[in-house]
Amino acid sequence: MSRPITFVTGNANKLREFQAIVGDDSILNQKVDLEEIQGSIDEISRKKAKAAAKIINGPVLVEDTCLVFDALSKPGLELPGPYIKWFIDSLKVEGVPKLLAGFENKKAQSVCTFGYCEDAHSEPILFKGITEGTIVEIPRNKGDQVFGFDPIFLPDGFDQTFGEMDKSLKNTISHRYRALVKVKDFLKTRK
Ligand SMILES: O=c1nc[nH]c2c1ncn2[C@H]1C[C@H](O)[C@@H](COP(=O)(O)OP(=O)(O)OP(=O)(O)O)O1
Ligand SMILES: [Mg+2]
Repeated sequence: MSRPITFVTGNANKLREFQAIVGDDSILNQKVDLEEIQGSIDEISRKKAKAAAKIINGPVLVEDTCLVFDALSKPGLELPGPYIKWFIDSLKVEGVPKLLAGFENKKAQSVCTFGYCEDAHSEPILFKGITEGTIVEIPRNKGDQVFGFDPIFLPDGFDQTFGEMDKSLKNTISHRYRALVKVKDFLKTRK
């Protein structure tokens, strides 16, 4: 039997979606606000996974979610990208679409990167999931439980934002779902 894995996140919404998608109750959870160095999307996830493995002293999963606006990005420089958390913090979600006010191109990608790390001395393994969409000018959400940028992200092929659609639908098309398909395959090989 391999050592149990701990999913380390300070975000209760992430944990809820993780559990709904993975449905594996052998995976533990610990709420730790990890120090997040900045850098490229992959670099952040690698460092986050190593930091978590050091604290937990055992196998960990961490996750980092980025929101990339085509109009603001170029290859290797994704914006707001990993900084989306701080833009939401500062502008509130309704202020974020204003970043694109001067641009016709409203295309965006939600990018989820899981990092698995066996222990503080191992190289982390990354699993990525991307959902393509556009940013709507006015937030649209069902109810008053708001998760991050869900109210402004309209996934391609749908007429509801992530915030409007049923969680059960979001969890079959989201960045997190797509990354977790790869994580689940990996976990099968580990058992
Ligand atoms: O499915 C999502 N739908 C909408 N918004 C989302 C989603 N997933 C993360 N988010 C938000 C939360 C945070 O404002 C930022 C990611 O920042 P990020 O560092 O990955 O998350 P966090 O600091 O809240 O939790 P953690 O302790 O796992 O780092 O995007
Ligand atoms: Mg974080």
